[in-house]
Amino acid sequence: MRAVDERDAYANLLMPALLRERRLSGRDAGLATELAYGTLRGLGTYDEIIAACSDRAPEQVDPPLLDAVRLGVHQLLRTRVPPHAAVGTTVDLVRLRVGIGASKYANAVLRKVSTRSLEQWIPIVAPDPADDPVGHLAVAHSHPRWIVDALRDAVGGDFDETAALLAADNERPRVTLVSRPGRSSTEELLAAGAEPARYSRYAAYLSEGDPGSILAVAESRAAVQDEASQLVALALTRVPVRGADSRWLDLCAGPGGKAGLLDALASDGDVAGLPATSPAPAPSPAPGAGDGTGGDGPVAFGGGAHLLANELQYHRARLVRQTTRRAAVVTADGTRPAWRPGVFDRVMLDAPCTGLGALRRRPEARWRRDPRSLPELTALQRGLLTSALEAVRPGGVVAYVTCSPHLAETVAVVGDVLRRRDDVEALDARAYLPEVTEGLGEGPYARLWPHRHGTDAMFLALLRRH
Ligand SMILES: C[S@@+](CC[C@H](N)C(=O)[O-])C[C@H]1O[C@@H](n2cnc3c(N)ncnc32)[C@H](O)[C@@H]1O
Repeated sequence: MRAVDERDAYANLLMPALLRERRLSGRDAGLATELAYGTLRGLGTYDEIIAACSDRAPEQVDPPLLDAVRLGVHQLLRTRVPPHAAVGTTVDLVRLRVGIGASKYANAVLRKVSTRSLEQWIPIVAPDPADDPVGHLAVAHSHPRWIVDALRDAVGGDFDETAALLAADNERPRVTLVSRPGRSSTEELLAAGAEPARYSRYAAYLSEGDPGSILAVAESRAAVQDEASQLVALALTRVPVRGADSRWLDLCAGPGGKAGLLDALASDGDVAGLPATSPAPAPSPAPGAGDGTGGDGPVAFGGGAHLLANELQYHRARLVRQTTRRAAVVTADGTRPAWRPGVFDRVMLDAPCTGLGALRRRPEARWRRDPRSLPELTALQRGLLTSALEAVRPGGVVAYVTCSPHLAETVAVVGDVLRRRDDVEALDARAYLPEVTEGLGEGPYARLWPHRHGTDAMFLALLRRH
């Protein structure tokens, strides 16, 4: 927590290294992770409670002391750690790391906090929902107000659904694995102790243990990957395209999650195939669309394509090299293409975004994101989408994906770019996710959600160039 505060460390990158250094594993590692991540996620709520139990505002408290008290509050209000242990260990920690005077302050604050449950504190410290519903949700679910606003807009304005989404952001996400087609199989992951997944035929859930101890993961034949990321990559490969289908591009590939799956699908094909039933909304028929049936419905790709994976940053491009086997990996600015226009049959644009759909995965991210970065980001997203549409050949398809549901980064970007051209059609993306039978939205775009699907929030537009 100090590293996150002092040097902008990413908790999810730092924690595994710290656990190794301190030789913590199994349940101890699980507890340490839960304490750090849970405290970082919850500190918006905790600081209001600390303010109510202290004669000093949190901003006036020495940061190491404040972090320790937050850790104590988290244990008291959200874990089953007995209150005397939560207070005692926190006070000891403060005495050791900050000083005796500070430990007295920690003791006094935590004793007051421990007099009520979290449910009892919320009405005391959060604004009245009748006067300020957004402010209430922000404090009750520990999110900055601008994110509550953005997420509320993204779910269509409903406060109950916004609350469910915010609550899902505070849950620990389960570990989801992907078996890369032709390299491993879900059977192999299940035999290693994982459980069958809800949607993706390449996914399996790992409820406990270190994913790295699974042989297929250690050998990069499988990997950790959220199910939504798997599904959007699969959806792109399922749109029938007329004629040749051998050149695929991943425009923003680093660190290589989707590229790893696309590379395997490109070469070996969608070996698991489509689910038997296809209850998703029927796409409009397009005669001669090239799937052999004369329709435009989802098809399982047969293999034999080749992926070009592009990434702006060299060190991230190197990571893409580790997740792919056959793909060519290049380092280039996607808005200044290093390839000829109109040559690709399928293009994945997983655009740089605010990441508001993956907040549960990056505990401190919600406090670091700045809404002032949006205009710059959305301009880049527009530029990259224009570039993706230039890169695809007529008849080919582009997937525009963000792990953010923010309207400015999703419908507004796609809408703006489409308004300027008459050669691009938005397909009903839901039709290419037949395994997800509900909750994808009104179309033509598809949206996955933590509170509905148990995945990261992900936006998918499938765009056919004519
Ligand atoms: C959302 S991430 C992609 C995640 C990746 N598809 C995956 O599944 O692992 C966006 C990536 O775009 C890269 N990027 C940012 N600006 C870019 C540009 N102008 N051209 C190409 N890549 C860019 C970032 O460095 C980042 O790695």
